[in-house]
Amino acid sequence: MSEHELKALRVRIDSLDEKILELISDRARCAQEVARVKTATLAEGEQPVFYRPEREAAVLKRVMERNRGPLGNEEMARLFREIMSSCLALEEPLKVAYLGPEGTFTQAAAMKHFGHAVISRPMAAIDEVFREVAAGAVNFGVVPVENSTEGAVSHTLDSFLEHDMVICGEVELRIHHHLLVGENTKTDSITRIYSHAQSLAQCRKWLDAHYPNVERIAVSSNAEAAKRVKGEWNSAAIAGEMAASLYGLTHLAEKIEDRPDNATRFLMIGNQEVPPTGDDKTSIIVSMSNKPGALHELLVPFHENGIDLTRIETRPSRSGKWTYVFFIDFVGHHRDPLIKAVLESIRQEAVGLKVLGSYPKAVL
Ligand SMILES: O=C(O)C(=O)C[C@]1(C(=O)O)C=C[C@@H](O)C=C1
Repeated sequence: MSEHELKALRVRIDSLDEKILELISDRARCAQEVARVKTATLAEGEQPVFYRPEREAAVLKRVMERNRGPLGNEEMARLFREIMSSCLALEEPLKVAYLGPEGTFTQAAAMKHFGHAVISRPMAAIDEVFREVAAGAVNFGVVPVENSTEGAVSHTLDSFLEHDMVICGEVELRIHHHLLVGENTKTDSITRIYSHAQSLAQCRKWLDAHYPNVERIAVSSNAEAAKRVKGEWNSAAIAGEMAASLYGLTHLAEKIEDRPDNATRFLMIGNQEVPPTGDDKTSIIVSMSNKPGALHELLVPFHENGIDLTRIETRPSRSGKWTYVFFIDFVGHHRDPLIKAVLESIRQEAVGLKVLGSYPKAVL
């Protein structure tokens, strides 16, 4: 390519950037107007609701449907995710608590869902995220709920039994683990590998093959593992990209998870009910009396009405020995007439039924 051609293309890019800049600013001004309208039309004592997950899902879907490339749909939606995040911050900066410390996959999930223009607060434990939301110190919380290799995150499920929370969104994240070391690490003298217990489990076979005699030490998070390794010469950490760059670690081995499709699902929790979008999921907790056929009885209404169950998990109820509660996710919104009828028939048979929330299926 000649210098002349390159120069001409850059002139074109500059002119396009000017237009994009103007359009983004127009959009941001529109969001400010939206905020004004939302505030002006309130009834006495009503609080404005600035964050609208159902609208955000619709905006992102529309972008993906209309995209003609060359950028991929996910990439384009990611860019619009950030524009919308900044527009919302003009209306009201959202406060979001997540399972920290900084650099965890949960932080990455929070950014994927809300974008980067939020005030984010790392919490030391899942229960603290729930408590922070319940206390009104933040608008939303982000917690992991299930991993495709290791199954349910029981701390999260148990916290739902103790707190009244509304689930208002979900996000799925592909989880890639790397073996990381600090600049002072003697890579042939590694005697310890730190990581969260779930991550050690997700890399079990790789560790058996490559570091069979090295001690595996479970710590509170992958980011904590990365932090420890920074100051030691004989240890390594298993953690993700965010933790690696946050603590300036180098990759000794990449993508060491045993299953290439390793993914974790996260939930957004808050106090806000989300209206139907036509492509929603609902999460409920049900307790049944401890008698033969109880689970069958619970599942029949779903089957008879052709409702797609996406997950079912059992946990001890914590209110009696050998009694259980079922966490069930299914496709549909609790305001849909069919779902309403199904929930009503379950309510007749169940000891307890709690709708944790209906929310748009993950778009990104
Ligand atoms: O449509 C709205 O209600 C808005 O507030 C605008 C907007 C946007 O930027 O598109 C911003 C925040 C909401 O969460 C949803 C959408």
